[in-house]
Amino acid sequence: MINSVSGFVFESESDRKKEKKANMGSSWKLADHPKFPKGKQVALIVLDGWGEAKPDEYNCIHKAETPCMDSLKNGAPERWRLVKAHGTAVGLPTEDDMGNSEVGHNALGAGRIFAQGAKLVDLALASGKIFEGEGFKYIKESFETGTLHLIGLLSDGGVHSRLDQLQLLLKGVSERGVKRVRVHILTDGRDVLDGSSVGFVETLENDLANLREKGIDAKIASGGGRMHVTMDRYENDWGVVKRGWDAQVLGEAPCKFTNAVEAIKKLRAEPKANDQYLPPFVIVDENGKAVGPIVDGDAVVTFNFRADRMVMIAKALEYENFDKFDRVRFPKIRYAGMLEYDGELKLPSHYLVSPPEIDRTSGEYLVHNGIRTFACSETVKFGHVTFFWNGNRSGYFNQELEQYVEIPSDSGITFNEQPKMKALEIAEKARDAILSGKFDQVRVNLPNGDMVGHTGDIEATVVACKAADEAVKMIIDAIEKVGGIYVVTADHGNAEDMVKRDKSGKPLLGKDGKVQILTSHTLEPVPLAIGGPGLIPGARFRNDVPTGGLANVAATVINLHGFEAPSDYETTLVEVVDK
Ligand SMILES: O=C(O)[C@@H](CO)OP(=O)(O)O
Ligand SMILES: [Mn+2]
Ligand SMILES: [Mn+2]
Repeated sequence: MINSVSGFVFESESDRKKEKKANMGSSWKLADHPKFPKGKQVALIVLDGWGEAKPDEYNCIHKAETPCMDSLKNGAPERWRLVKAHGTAVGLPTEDDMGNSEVGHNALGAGRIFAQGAKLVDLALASGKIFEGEGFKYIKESFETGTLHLIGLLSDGGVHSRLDQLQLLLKGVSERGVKRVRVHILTDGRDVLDGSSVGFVETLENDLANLREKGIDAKIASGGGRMHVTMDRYENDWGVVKRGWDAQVLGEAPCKFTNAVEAIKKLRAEPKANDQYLPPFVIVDENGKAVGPIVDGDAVVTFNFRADRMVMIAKALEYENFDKFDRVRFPKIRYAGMLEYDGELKLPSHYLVSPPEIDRTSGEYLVHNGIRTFACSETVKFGHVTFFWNGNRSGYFNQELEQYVEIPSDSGITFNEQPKMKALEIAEKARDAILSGKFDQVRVNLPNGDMVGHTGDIEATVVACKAADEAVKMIIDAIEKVGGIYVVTADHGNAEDMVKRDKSGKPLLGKDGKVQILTSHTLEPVPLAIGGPGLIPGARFRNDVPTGGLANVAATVINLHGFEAPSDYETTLVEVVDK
C-alpha cells in the first residue's frame, strides 16, 4: 500500500510516485458511504498518554476514578477495542520504539503510515546520503574557518533525537573536514529515566576525546534540561528558548563549569533537581571564558528530528526579523535542521534530511467535502490536533470551514502542580462548539495523562486521569444532546504505567532500593471507542482487523461522516451489520 511501511520494506520509490500522481490527479471528492449517513456531528477525543495496561498500583488510569472511560470499555464490547500506537504501526524504526504525539497524531490525521523522522535519519546516515544533500553541503562551507555547533536532546529516547545518530553525525563531519565542533546538550529524563543524563554525557565526552585525538577541537559548550532550556513548543514560553540562546549563542549562563560531567553531577545534586529541568550552564576555559559561543561564520545544526520542540529555536536562529526576545547578537551563521520542521513555513530553509511527505490528510479531504471542523486544545498540545494532525503543516486548509481554538497553558510550572490542567476548559469549548451546531467535526486533545505522567508524580497523575475522564464525559453528554457520534482514543501510552519493569513485568528497583519511576511514554496499545445516538444500529468494530493501529482511525472517522475513505488509506475499523 502506498506510503505504508510493513517492517519498513517500502514498495519501490517509483511505484510510490506513480500512485501518488494518480491520487493527485483524482479529485478531492469522497464517495458516499453506502451505509453511514451524512450530517452527524462527530466528536473526536484524543486522550494524550492514555494506554491500556494491567491494573496495578503503578497504573494511574486504573487507580483514578474514570467512570466515563470505564463505561465505554464495559458498556458495548463491539464498540470498544485496542489499537497499536507504537513501533512500525506509527512509522517508527522498531517495535521497541514507544509511541509519541508527533507520530501518533500524524497517523491519526493522515490515515496512512509514513516512515517518520527517526527512521528517515537512520536511513540517510546508513547510506551516507545525509552527507551528500544540499543541507550538509551548505553547512560544510563553514568547516574550514568556522565552528560547527550541534544543538539537541542528548539521550537514546528516540522521540526527538537519538544519541547514536549524533555519534554518526560526529563521525561523518570528522571525516569531512570539520576542524572545530561544539555540542550544546539538552538533558532528557522525560523519554528516558531521570538521572540517565550523567551516562549520556560521559559517553559523549568520550566520543569527543576520541575526536580530539584525531586533531579535531571538539567540546561540549553548554547545556541545560530540555523543559527549561530551548525545547519549548507552540510558543508557550519564549523564556525557555531565550535561556538556551543566552547559553548557546552568547555563552552566558548563571552556572559555569569547566567540565560537562561535573556540571551535570553538581546541578543534579541540588534538592529536587531533575534532568528535564536542569538550569542552563556554559562550559568555560581556565580563564573563565565560554568555550563555544556561536559567532559569525559558524555553522549550526539542530540535531533533533522531531519538529514541535525545534520550531521556536529554528525561528530564533534563522529569522532576520524576530521580536520574541532580545537576541543581543544575531550571528551570521549557516544553519540547518536535522529535518525541515515546518513544511508550510519552510523552516528551516536548510536541512539535512527531508521530512516524511505527509499529504492528503483526512482534515484536508474533509474540508474539501464540506465538513466544518473545530479543533481545540491547550497550548502545550494545541499543535497536536492542528499541526501534527494535518501532516506537520501549520494554518488552516480552509478558514471558512475550520476553526482552531487554543487555550493558553500555564507556563513556568511542572504540571503535577496543576494536574487538572485546562481539561475542563477544553471540554467546555468542545461542548459549546457541538451545541452551536456550527461544526460537523469537533476534535480535541486532552493533555493530562501525558503531561502529568511525564512528571513521574503518581498521585498527581491519578488526579490528572480523573480530570481527563470528566472532560470526556462533558463532551459525550453534548454529543448525546445533538444526536451525534463520539470517537474516543489516545495517541500513545503514558499514565497507565509509571514504573520501569524487568522483562517479566516486575518493577525494577534503583540503587536506592526504591522503584524506578517511569516518566516516559510506553509501548502499550490505546483504547478506541465509538458510540452516541448518531451511530446507526448495527454499527460496530470489524473483527477482521485485529492488528489495527492509529492509522486506521482516519478511514473510520471519514466513514462516520458518511464518506468512503480514499482507497490508499489504511482500512476502516467499522462496519454495519444488518440488524
Ligand atoms: O513532551 C514531549 O515532547 C514528548 C516526550 O518527549 O511527549 P509527546 O510526544 O506526548 O508530546
Ligand atoms: Mn502525546
Ligand atoms: Mn508525552
